[in-house]
Amino acid sequence: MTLFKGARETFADGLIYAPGYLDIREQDALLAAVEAAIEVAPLFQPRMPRTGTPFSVKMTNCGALGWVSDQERGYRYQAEHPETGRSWPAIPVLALRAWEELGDYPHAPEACLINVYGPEARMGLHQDRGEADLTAPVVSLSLGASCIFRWGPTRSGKTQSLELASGDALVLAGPARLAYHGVARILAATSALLDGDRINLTLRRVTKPKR
Ligand SMILES: O=C(O)CCC(=O)C(=O)O
Ligand SMILES: [Fe+2]
Repeated sequence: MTLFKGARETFADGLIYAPGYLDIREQDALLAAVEAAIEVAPLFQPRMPRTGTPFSVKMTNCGALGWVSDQERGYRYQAEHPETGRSWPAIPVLALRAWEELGDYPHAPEACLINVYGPEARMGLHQDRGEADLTAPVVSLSLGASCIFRWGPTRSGKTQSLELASGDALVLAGPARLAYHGVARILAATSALLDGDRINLTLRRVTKPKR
């Protein structure tokens, strides 16, 4: 495994933050790869289980499996796009590199969820726990507008905040793997890339590898 040698900060609860992980050229290249993926796998609007309330974030995926949610069947991973029925496109190489350099995990990721936030979009505090192998990290990359990212050990308790900017990486692993986290708001006029929108990619291992 190659290790990223740039700056990184580990918070007390195990959350690893690598600011500026992607330089400007890499951000442009990753954005181009995301745009190509959206051509094949169009953005969809997921809905909350039971209530059917739409998320304010639009989504798509890359990889063997993709995260989807609708009113009837709720949160799940599946191999097909929920609207086109087609398989998901391949995970961008720069995202795979981030998994290898930052993830400290010996198996490949299976899903790369792509979240697209408009200026008013946000994501409530939640845990990522739909994956069978919770020893695997979640590796996140951000592009475009900055956001206020929040996390804490419980849903209702105290949270800490971090401003995530374009090119930043974040890893939820070890004691932070099941941290509650979310996006409190998007910060206007923080990036020329994407004109006020924000894109976040999260790489995930979904199934338990055969050992
Ligand atoms: O947009 C982010 O930074 C976080 C996204 C997230 O938590 C998720 O997709 O589960
Ligand atoms: Fe999450």
